[in-house]
Amino acid sequence: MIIVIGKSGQLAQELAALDREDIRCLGRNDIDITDSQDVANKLAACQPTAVINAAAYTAVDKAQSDEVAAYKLNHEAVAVLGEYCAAHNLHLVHVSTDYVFNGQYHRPITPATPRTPLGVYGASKAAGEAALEAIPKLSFTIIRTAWVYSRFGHNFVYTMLKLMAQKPALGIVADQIGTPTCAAGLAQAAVHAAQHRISGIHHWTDTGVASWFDFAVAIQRIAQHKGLLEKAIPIAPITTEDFPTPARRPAYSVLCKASLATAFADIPQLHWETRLTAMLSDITIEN
Ligand SMILES: NC(=O)C1=CN([C@@H]2O[C@H](COP(=O)(O)OP(=O)(O)OC[C@H]3O[C@@H](n4cnc5c(N)ncnc54)[C@H](OP(=O)(O)O)[C@@H]3O)[C@@H](O)[C@H]2O)C=CC1
Ligand SMILES: Cc1cn([C@H]2C[C@H](O)[C@@H](COP(=O)(O)OP(=O)(O)O[C@H]3O[C@@H](C)C(=O)[C@@H](O)[C@H]3O)O2)c(=O)[nH]c1=O
Repeated sequence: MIIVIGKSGQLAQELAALDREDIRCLGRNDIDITDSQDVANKLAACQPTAVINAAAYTAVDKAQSDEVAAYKLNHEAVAVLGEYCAAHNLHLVHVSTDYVFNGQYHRPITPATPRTPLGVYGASKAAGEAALEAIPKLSFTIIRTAWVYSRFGHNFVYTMLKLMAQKPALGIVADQIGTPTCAAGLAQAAVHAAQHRISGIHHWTDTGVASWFDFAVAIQRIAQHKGLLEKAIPIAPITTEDFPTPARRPAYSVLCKASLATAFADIPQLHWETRLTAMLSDITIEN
């Protein structure tokens, strides 16, 4: 049995949608991962072989003024899960982010690159990674991913579809570069890591590179083609300075996926636009 921590999130719902008998998702009403006694009680009752942590504080801007809550979930709770898994020889798959890096790179970032977060969300996720690395005898995979969207939950794709239906025009930052990643593929990678007890830090994103502007343009083009949008609106490429946000975001956070060729060879790696097309084929928009 693989226990997934998180239930209503994008990744957790994609894991549930795999419809496997050996996966069970626990939401915050089922388990309090900030409480080591509750973790011990609830996980002992499930007798898992592995745990996938799909829960996180993911509100990047809100985290800037909600630091305690971000660290509680992204750092302290991760350490609690790690300690329990180490004590019971369970493999822990933990998911982390490209926002642990400051974006000052010019080529895909390798897993061993030192963590240099810019904001509270990235720093709290970096602290969670470091906590796992410090636990003796813990069998763990850290899967760093980026720019995640899914047919489930809240994400950039749904935000864009909503704005494109409501606004006469949009400006989207074109100087932040990364890789959009569908949670459906990430879910497959997480299960693979859990089953095979893949060790260390690995980078999983879909393939290819885009700016948020490129991503938005593709969303509009494909969504209009699929009949999800009635008309196309003008989308202008803007700079980070043109769109001020509480949290700074990395300018370049393309992740190097070289380690996937051996550790995750069985899991299909698809271009982000292929995955986006599949996701947009799978959804309907309610007006
Ligand atoms: N979204 C993105 O763009 C990216 C995400 N990631 C990482 O991927 C992982 C999955 O992200 P994603 O699926 O998008 O996350 P979501 O924001 O969609 O979901 C977050 C999950 O965290 C759980 N959660 C939130 N607060 C609490 C709490 N106080 N106690 C317990 N559980 C809580 C929710 O649980 P519940 O079901 O109980 O409501 C929910 O399932 C995270 O580790 C994230 O950092 C990495 C890169 C990009
Ligand atoms: C809505 C909007 C956003 N933007 C910009 C702001 C920002 O630079 C970029 C993306 O905005 P978002 O706030 O949706 O994305 P953000 O929350 O920064 O996404 C991140 O989430 C966390 C959880 C991660 O781990 C990261 O990998 C990444 O996916 O788009 C515009 O330029 N115009 C707009 O109209």
